[in-house]
Amino acid sequence: MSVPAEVQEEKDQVKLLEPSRPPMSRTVSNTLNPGCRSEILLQAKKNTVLKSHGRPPWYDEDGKAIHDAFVIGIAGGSASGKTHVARCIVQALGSIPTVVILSQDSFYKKHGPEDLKLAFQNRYDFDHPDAIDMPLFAACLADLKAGRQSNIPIYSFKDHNRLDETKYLYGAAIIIVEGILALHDPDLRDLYDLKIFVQCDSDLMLARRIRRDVTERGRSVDGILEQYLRYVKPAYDNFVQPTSRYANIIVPGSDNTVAIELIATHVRRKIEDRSRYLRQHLARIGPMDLDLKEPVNRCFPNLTVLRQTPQLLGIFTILRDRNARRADFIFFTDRLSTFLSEKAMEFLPYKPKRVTTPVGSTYVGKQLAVDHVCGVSILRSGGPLERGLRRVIQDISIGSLLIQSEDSTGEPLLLHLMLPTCIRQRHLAARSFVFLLDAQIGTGAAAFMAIRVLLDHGVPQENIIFVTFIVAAAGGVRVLRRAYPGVRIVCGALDPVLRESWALWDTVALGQDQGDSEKRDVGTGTPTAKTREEAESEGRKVWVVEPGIGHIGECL
Ligand SMILES: Nc1ncnc2c1ncn2[C@@H]1O[C@H](COP(=O)(O)OP(=O)(O)O)[C@@H](O)[C@H]1O
Ligand SMILES: Nc1ccn([C@@H]2O[C@H](COP(=O)(O)O)[C@@H](O)[C@H]2O)c(=O)n1
Repeated sequence: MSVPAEVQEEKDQVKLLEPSRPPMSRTVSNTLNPGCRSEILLQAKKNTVLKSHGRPPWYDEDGKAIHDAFVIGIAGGSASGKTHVARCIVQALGSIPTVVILSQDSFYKKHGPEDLKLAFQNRYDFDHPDAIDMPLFAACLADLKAGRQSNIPIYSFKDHNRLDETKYLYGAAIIIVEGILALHDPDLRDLYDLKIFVQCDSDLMLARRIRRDVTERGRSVDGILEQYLRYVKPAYDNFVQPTSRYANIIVPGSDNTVAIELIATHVRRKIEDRSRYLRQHLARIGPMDLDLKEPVNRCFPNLTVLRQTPQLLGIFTILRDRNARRADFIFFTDRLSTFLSEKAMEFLPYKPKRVTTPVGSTYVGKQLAVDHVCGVSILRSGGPLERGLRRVIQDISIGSLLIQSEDSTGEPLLLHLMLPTCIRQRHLAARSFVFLLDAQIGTGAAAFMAIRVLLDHGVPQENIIFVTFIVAAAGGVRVLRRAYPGVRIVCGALDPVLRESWALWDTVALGQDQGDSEKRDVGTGTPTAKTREEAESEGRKVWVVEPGIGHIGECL
């Protein structure tokens, strides 16, 4: 699917795609530069993850990240058109993986009262390299390039200062860095895969700056000119222009459509080469290529299956019954999710605690010894497990990941991500325990991706407890074990079979096939009237766990 890049503004979430919604971008013709006929996205802002068709796997079969993000550095004078070039590149890329435009402005140093006073009098030099916190800039970029999250500062031009809050960024496959001094610092330069300098006429830059600073940055014309003559122009000559020698490409500050097209073609080719390589890697493993000789619970010491008591078997009998009443199904998934959460709690660390009882004696018991604990639900089928977790840990914060398989390749795609604060902040993530919730582990592809996301954020493997109703013993759980031996899995039952099947498109949702429940249920085992060829041509591949339980979503 081709969706134009579009900015997401949600504070606490990174939305990679809204699959069912048409693109909302408003576009405007570029009247200032008729040479650049591409339309720019009005909503495109800096320092936000841009919308895409979803993020395909960025790791190999061992769970190791295969590629860093592709980083483009764009330098040039103030108002030369750096941001414009960055946006045009995003636009020209068309259907792209996730992209972020990271601005140098975010990394202006935090100012004290003295500096602020000077800034408001236009007597603070914002164009000198010392005004930028280069080590922080390079550290944030290095994190993003390596696929880790970063919380970058937010800068206000009106206040001349950093705001207290930060912006959480994660998951960009392409990062475009822009700033007057983007090519100045050697540590930054080392991180770029492509370096661009936007060369623009000084008069044009000044004219653009006056107009922009008056309308967008709350400045007066006199103030702008004073600042320009005192700092901006000298700094351009001394620090900015000289960095053009590091650039791989010099792009004109106007009439730059051709240059942008050439850059976009280059980047597209690089990204395509990478995804081909990745697919070849991942194609080497599939659920059917696994060594099934050894029983899974013997080869997976971290897999805990609930004791198969008559009570538990009774619950499963209801959940496995295709004629189960909806109300019973909900009630018993709820009970099962509570059992599973109780079991999972046993794997958290506890420390001794001494209390005095009502009759005055001393009791040495236990208390939880964790700094942070949270849940992350793999949407949508992890939802039923949330209730059990909330019952066991009051007020637990539960985030979500939306992972769906791409129809044409069957590859999982990360579409949406909303993680609790303790995971978004790296220093907290390292001390957090996470209950990862999904209804079943079939091929393990969604679990694999979700675990990778948590590891990218710095959650240690040993602190991840995957809680699920059923695990396909013949499925991808073995791949999980090989890639992430430290992750613990707690499940209600091991089901022996994992079978390939074909699910039809959402014909019912489209209103074309009302009442045809057989076709709808292919993914969960109900027979279909379609032949395999028909289903293949109209539907998408799914993996069915057998004997399985009721409607817990299709398995990935
Ligand atoms: N190629 C271009 N054609 C027409 N206008 C442009 C072009 N590049 C930039 N501008 C305009 O100049 C102003 C400053 O551009 P911007 O990209 O924000 O500069 P920078 O990021 O280098 O400070 C904006 O109003 C933008 O629309
Ligand atoms: N408080 C500030 C901070 C920076 N500036 C000016 O911004 C220019 C860089 O931003 P561009 O988008 O133009 O690249 C730089 O020249 C600073 O003078 C400012 O005016 N106030």
